[in-house]
Parts: sequence; C-alpha cells; structure tokens
Amino acid sequence: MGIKTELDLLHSRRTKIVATLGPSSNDAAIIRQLIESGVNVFRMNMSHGSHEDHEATYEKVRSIANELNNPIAIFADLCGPKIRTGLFKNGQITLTTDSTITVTTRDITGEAHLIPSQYSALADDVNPGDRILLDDGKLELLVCSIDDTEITCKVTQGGTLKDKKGINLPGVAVSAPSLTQKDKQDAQFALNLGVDFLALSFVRTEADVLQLRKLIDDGGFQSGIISKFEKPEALINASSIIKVSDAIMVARGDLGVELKPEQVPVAQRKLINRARNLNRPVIVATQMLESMMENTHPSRAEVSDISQAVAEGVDAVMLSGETAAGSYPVQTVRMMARIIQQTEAYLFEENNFADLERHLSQMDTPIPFGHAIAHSTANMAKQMEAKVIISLSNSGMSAVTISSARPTVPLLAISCNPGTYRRFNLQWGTLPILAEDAGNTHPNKLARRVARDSGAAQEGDFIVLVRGFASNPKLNTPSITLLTV
Ligand SMILES: Nc1ncnc2c1ncn2[C@@H]1O[C@H](COP(=O)(O)OP(=O)(O)O)[C@@H](O)[C@H]1O
Ligand SMILES: C=C(OP(=O)(O)O)C(=O)O
Ligand SMILES: [K+]
Ligand SMILES: [Mg+2]
Repeated sequence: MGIKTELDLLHSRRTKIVATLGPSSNDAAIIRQLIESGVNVFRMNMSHGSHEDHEATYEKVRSIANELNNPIAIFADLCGPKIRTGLFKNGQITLTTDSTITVTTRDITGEAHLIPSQYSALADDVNPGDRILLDDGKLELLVCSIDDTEITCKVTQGGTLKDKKGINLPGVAVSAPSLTQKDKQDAQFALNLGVDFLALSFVRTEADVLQLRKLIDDGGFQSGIISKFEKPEALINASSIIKVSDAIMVARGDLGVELKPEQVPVAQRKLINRARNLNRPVIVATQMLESMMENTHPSRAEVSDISQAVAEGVDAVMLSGETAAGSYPVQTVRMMARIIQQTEAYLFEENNFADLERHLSQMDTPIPFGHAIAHSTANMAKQMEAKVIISLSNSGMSAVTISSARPTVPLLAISCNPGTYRRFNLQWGTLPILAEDAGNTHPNKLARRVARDSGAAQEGDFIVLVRGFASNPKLNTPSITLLTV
C-alpha cells in the first residue's frame, strides 16, 4: 500500500484500528489482508502464546508492513498481575451452579471440581465470603474456606470454564505488583524484538508506569508505554498516570469486572476526554465486535458501541478475540472500518468534530499552551482550505498535540525516527511520514516536498506547517507557517 492509498484512507477514516494477533491471524496471507482491510496497529497479547510464536508473527508483520510501505505499529501487552486459571484436561470443565469446587495454587492440570491457578498468593489474598469472578465475570464463586493451597468455593454462577481464563477478585487488595517477574521477562523479550509500545496491565499509580519506564530506559530502548485502565484505583489517579504514559487504553474487560458494568461507559467518556486534554492517544478495547468471533454479522448493539466511541473522539478502537481467535478476522476488521467511516462522515457533515473542539475550548483559561497552537492550526487550516497540516517532530510532541485538536484537515506527521514514525499511527487522523531529513535546516522545503510527493497538495495549494514543540518550556517554541506549494 503506497502513500497515496494511505492518504485516501486517511481522508475517509481518522479513527485507528488495533487488532490482536493470535492463532486466527498468524498467517502471512491473513496478516496482509488485515492490513489491507484497515488495521493500523497490532497487539501481541503476552498472556497467550509462546515467545517463539510471538517472534515468528512479529517478523511476518514487520516484513509485510515494509513490503506495503505501511507504518504499522506493534505493541506487546504485558500480563500484569492478572490471575488466570491454568489448563484443564480437555481444555475446559463445566461448573454447575450451587456445587462445591476447589481452586488450588498447586501446579497441576485441572479437572471437574478442581481449578488450578498459577498465582501462588491467591490463597493468602482471599478470605471466606469474598467473591471470585472467572472469565471476565461470566462465572462466579463464593469463597467458603481456605486450607493452605486449597480454596473451597461454592459456585454461585455456573457455566463452561476454558483454559487460562481471567480470575478477578473485586474489592480484594491483590498483593502482586503491576510489573511481575514474568512481565519483566516478557518486556525484555518484546523490547529486543523492537516493539513500538509496551502495554502495562492493571496500572494503579504513576509509580507503576515509571517502573516500566526505567526498565525501558535502562535497556536503551525508546518504546512507548500504553497504560491500561482496568482498576478503580487507576481512575482515581487518572491524570498523574496519563501524564507519564504515551497512550492509554480503556480495557473494558477487566474494568467491567473490577467496577460494575454500568459504570464502564461513563469511565470511558471521562478517560477519552482526560487523555485528549492531556494530549495522549486513547484506545477503547474489548467486546467491540465479540459476536463476530462466530458470526459474519455483528449485533446492532456492537455497531452502536463503535459508533459511539468514534463520536466520543477516541483515537483507536481495538479488536481482541475477534482477530486473535475468531472465525472471521478479516471480515471483522472490514466491518469495523465501515462503521467508523459511516459515523465520521456524519460527524464531518455536521461539523461535530468541531463540537469536540468547542468542548476543549471550554476548559479553564488560560488553556494549556499547546492547545492554543493546535486549535489555531486546525482553524487556520480549515479557514484557508489548506490541503494538509504538516508537523515536524523529533519527539513526536508536535504531532500528538495537533492530533488532539481533531482538525478537519488531515495531518501528515513527519519524523526521521522510525519508532516515532510508527507510534504516530495510533493517533487520530495522523498519517505518518518517514523522512531521511528532520527538516531542521529547510523545514519549508521539506514540507512542500512531502505535500507534493504524497499527492496531498498540488502547485498553488495552501498547506500549514507546525513545528517546534518541546517538553522543556525553554525549548518550547512552536510555530505555525502558512505555505503555498
Ligand atoms: N496468542 C494466542 N494464542 C491462543 N489463544 C489466544 C491468543 N490470543 C488470544 N487468544 C484467545 O482469544 C481470547 C480473547 O483474546 P484476548 O482478549 O487477547 O485475551 P484475554 O481476554 O484472555 O486477555 C483469549 O482468551 C484466548 O482464548
Ligand atoms: C484489553 C484488556 O486486557 P486483556 O485482554 O489483556 O485482559 C481488557 O481487560 O479489556
Ligand atoms: K494482557
Ligand atoms: Mg485486561
């Protein structure tokens, strides 16, 4: 896929698509189709699959993305202290409501009435009367008694339980740290592969994020961090967590178990607004097209859910089991792209993304420095009917600040750092451009050339160039330049 095709896509879809890799999508032909159907970012879930599997899939994605000249970004999602069931003899067991079962932390294979879990402190963390939720809360147990490694429970909500499904303990203070020993090993592995981001599960505080940041920095890597909001504590500490993260994810699967399900949509809205106000990309994840794991058509409620997230101004929507283990991975991505396009077309027609801008301008004054520049850029580009906004970024700050204003005019984000270039692909309405030259000496010339070569603008068209953002206030000298190609 050349840059012109990408540009056409950007004109028709600003909200990005994240797809999880797994057994249904580890084949080169499928990966190619997923990219051609609209995937912008792939997720490798470290909770499943071996390092060998992940490495093989990673190399396939990179080689196909290179071949297609597509700025696909890849992130590794660390397990975090997610407690899971172990393996069962036939891959699953059935739990009957009102029956008695045992959860054990012994290292065994599970069978009827016996659920293994590798989390060794489980028996210490729970008390009689606590609830244990299984598989994103679909099944529920009540703790009756604890004897060393054995937790005796009554099944209060039965059903089928498969291998390695999540265990949640709502209201129980889990002793495991956010970054477990396994996470550190998985992070090293993924950083060595060259992932663009690491996703940190079950973040509770800013310190959790900084611990991972240190691990990345100590290894001399540049990977970004996506903080996953899955705990009530994270919502309380949202601003401080967002500020030290490169992006966030509203991880609705675990969040909906740790909170009540009805609290999730409000948390989603608040997090989208908070992340945008702080210039950080935000992903909404989980069960977006869940029914398409087995069906070729989505439920009406799923379609509305995606449409709603787009209208709320999210940067990216994510597919999990749908592309990792579902029967129709490519059809699911196509469906997601269609839903996004239809909703965005309406929003642009109604000038509703501009309403989001107004929402932002309702923030306390003076509004943050970057927002003023970003909104002026968006407005000027629109008023002058500029063909494109071009940002020049070393760190990526100019591009993410402009993207957060959700401009009507497409944003071409230039960087000469391949990692920054790919990380741009998670951002709303941003088409990444990799340049050999950072444009420090001849920025106008570079901007004109990129606008022309990408087909975004022709001789005589207006373009708007933005550059000079920096996190150090003394070096922060953003400028807007109106250029004629
Ligand atoms: N790499 C993989 N290998 C095997 N199964 C996978 C893989 N990725 C996902 N799956 C399956 O798809 C389901 C949904 O995927 P996902 O949301 O990524 O996982 P989870 O919710 O378990 O963290 C998983 O529970 C698992 O059954
Ligand atoms: C995305 C999520 O995390 P995971 O799939 O790793 O549990 C979630 O909980 O919604
Ligand atoms: K995970
Ligand atoms: Mg989760």
